[in-house]
Amino acid sequence: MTTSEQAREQLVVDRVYSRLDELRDRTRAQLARVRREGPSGTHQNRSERDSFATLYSDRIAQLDAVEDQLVFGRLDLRDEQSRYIGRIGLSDDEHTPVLTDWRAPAARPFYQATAADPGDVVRRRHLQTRARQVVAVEDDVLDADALDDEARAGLAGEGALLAALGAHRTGRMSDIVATIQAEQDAVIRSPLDGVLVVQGGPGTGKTAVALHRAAYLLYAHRDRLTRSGVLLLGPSDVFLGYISKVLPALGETGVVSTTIADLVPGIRASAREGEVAARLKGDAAMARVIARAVRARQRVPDAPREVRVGSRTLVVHPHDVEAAQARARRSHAPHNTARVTFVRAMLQTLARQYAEQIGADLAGDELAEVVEDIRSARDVRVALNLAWMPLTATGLVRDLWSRPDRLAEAAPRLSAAEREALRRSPDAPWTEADVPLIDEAAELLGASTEAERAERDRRAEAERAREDEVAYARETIRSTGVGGGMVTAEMLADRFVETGPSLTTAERAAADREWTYGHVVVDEAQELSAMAWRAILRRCPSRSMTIVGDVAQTSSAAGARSWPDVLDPVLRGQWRLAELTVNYRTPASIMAAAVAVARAHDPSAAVAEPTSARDLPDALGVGPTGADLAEVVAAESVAGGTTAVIAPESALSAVRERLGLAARLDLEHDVVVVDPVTSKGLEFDVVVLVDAAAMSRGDCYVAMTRATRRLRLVGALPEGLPPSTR
Ligand SMILES: Nc1ncnc2c1ncn2[C@@H]1O[C@H](COP(=O)(O)OP(=O)(O)OP(=O)(O)O)[C@@H](O)[C@H]1O
Repeated sequence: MTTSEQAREQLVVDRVYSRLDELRDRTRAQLARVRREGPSGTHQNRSERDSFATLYSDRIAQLDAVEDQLVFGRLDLRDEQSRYIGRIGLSDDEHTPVLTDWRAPAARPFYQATAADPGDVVRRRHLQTRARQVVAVEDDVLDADALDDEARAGLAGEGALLAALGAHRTGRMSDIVATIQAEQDAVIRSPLDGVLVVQGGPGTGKTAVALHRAAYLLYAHRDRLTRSGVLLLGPSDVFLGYISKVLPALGETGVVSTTIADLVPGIRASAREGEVAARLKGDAAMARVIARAVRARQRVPDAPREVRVGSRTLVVHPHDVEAAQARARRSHAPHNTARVTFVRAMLQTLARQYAEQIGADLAGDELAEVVEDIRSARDVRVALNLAWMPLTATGLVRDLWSRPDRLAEAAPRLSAAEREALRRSPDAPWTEADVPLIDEAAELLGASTEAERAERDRRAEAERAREDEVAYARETIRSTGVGGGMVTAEMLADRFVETGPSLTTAERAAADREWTYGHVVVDEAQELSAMAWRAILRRCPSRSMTIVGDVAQTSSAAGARSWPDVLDPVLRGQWRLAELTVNYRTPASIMAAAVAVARAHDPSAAVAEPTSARDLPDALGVGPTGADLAEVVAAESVAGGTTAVIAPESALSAVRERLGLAARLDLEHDVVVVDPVTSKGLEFDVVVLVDAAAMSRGDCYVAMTRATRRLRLVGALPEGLPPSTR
C-alpha cells in the first residue's frame, strides 16, 4: 500500500483520537468538578453527586477501554461519501459524526457487502493501527468501475484478517471487531427474539461471535436489556478468565458471566463427577425424582396420633391431614409456601377439637391465643413436620445421595447399581451435576425460612423503588443531557444511592437465584445436560437466547450428540439454526488430521470438516519417539507465543513435574499444562499433545484443534492420523 494512502488515513485517525482525548479530558474535568463540590448539601444532592461521579468514572473507563484500534474501517459509498467505522460512535461538537459505532446500522455494509452484492459500497478499507499509528491499509474493491484512477492505484495491503489470525496468542482472547466476516456478522445481528443455535466446528469463531452478539444486542436493545440483564454461561472459570477482556474492549461491562457450577448463589461446586453419576444426574428423568422426593415429604400418618397441648390431649387424624394437604396443594404454591396453608388448616382443625373439649365457642383474641398454644406445642410441631416437612434444596438433594431409603423411594426406576453410583457421604462436596438438581429442588420448594421469605419481599420492594429511580433518572437525563447518548436511565438509576452501596443490574441479577434475564448466551452448549437446560430456561422465560457449540466436541457424559435431541424436548422445536463454516484458528493440515482421527474413532459420528482460513508449513508433526518432553516443548515453543501441553487428566501431575511447572494454571504463562476438558474453548500458538490415544473421541478432537500454529503429538498416538504425519 502506498505510504501516501497511509499518511492520508493517519490524518483522519489522528483526528478521531484527538476527539477521544477531548471527550476524556472533558469528562475528567466534570469528575473533578463534582468531587470538588465536597460533602455539603442535602442528602438528595449528595447522592446525586455520588451518582454523577460514578457515572463520569465509568465513562472515562469506557473511553480508555476503546483506545486500542479505535478506528479500523472505512466505507466509500456510491454517493462519494465516506464513513469511518470504529469501536464506538463519536461526533464533534456540531454533532457531525466522526466515527460510526460498528454495531450501528450504518456500519453493517462494512461486514456484509460483497462483490456480488455490494449495495451502496464502492470500497471497503481495513485500517490496521498500532499505538495510534496506521501500520497497514487494505482495500476490498466491491465496485472497481466506480473507483477513479487515483483510488485504483492505491490498492493493496496484507490481509487484515490474516494478520489477525497470525498474531501471537497471549492467554487472553481478543475481540474480532475489525475483521468480523459476513457469515459471522449475520449471526451477530440476528434478531433478539427467539432461540438462535449456532453450530460450528473448532475455531469457527463461535465464542467470538457469541460475545460480539451480546455487545451488539446491548447496543441495539439497550433499554430492554440493561433493565433485565444478559447472562453469559461458559464451561469453566478458566474459560471465563480467558474471554474476560473481550466485552470490556467492546465497551460492555454489565453482562453476568458464570458457569453452571456457580449458577445458584451460595452453592460452590468444587468436585468432579464420575461419568455414570454425571449421566444419571443430568438425565431429564431427575426432574421427576426431585419432584417425588419433595412429595415424599408430604405424608399422611398411618394412624391417628395423639399430641399434648398443655394439659390437654388432641388427636391428629389421617383424614384431617389429607384434607389440609389437599387444600395446600390446591394453591399450587411451592412446597414451603404451601406448607403455610397446610399448617393453618391443621391448626384450625385442632383448635376446633380444643374448643369441643372445653365446651366453648372460641373467637377473637381467645381463639388466637389457643391457636398459638397449639402451634408452639412440641408434639404438634413434630406431627405437622412429619406430615409436611419444611425443606431446603441442599438438604433435599444431600439426603437423596446419602440416604439409600430416600433415593429408593424417589427413584424407583433406577437400578440398584445406578443408585449405588449416586451414593455420597453427607459431607461430600457438591459437583457441577448437582447444581441443576439443587436449582430444580429450590424451584419446587420455594423460600424455606422466614429469613428467606423476608429477603424475597425486600427484593420485591427494592425493585419497586428502583422503578421510581429509573423514572427520576430518565427525567434527569432529559433535563441535563448527561450521558452523551451512551447512558440509559437504568444505568443512571443503578448509580443513585439513597443509603449504602447500590448494586448494578448485573450484581443484583447474579445474587438472585430467581432473576430472569432479557437474553441468555450459552457457550460450549454441547456439554450441558437436560437438567442444566431446565435450569437455564427457567432464567429466560422470554426464550431470547443465543446457544453456541459443536456437537462433535462433546465430552460430558450427559452432553449433546445432536441439537434436536437436547433442544426439542425443552423448546418444542422453537429454535433456529445458523452454521459457521470457516475455521480461523487451526492450520488446514491440523484440522484435516483432527477430523480424520475423530472419524476413525467413531465412523458413525458425523464430523463435518470446516474450511480452514489458512495453512502453515510443518504445522503438524509427531514424536520423535522417546524424546524428552521438556526438549520437545523447548524446541516447539515460539518466541513471544504460548504453548500448551495437553495430556490426559491422570497424567497431569507427572507431566507438570517433568516440566518443572506449578500445579496452578495461569493462562498468561508461556507454557501451561492442561487436560483436554480444561482446554475446551481455549487456544495456544503451539500444542504438544501427550498420549492422545488415551483420550475419548470428543476430548482428542478438542485437544487436537487448539493450536494456531503447530501441533506435535507425542506418546501413544491416536488411530486415523494421516500417514504423512507419522
Ligand atoms: N473474523 C475473525 N477475524 C479474526 N479472528 C477471528 C475471526 N473469527 C474468529 N477468529 C479467531 O479465531 C479463533 C477461534 O475463535 P473462537 O474461539 O471464537 O472459535 P470457536 O468456534 O469458539 O472454537 P472452539 O469451538 O474450537 O472453541 C480466535 O482466535 C478468534 O479470535
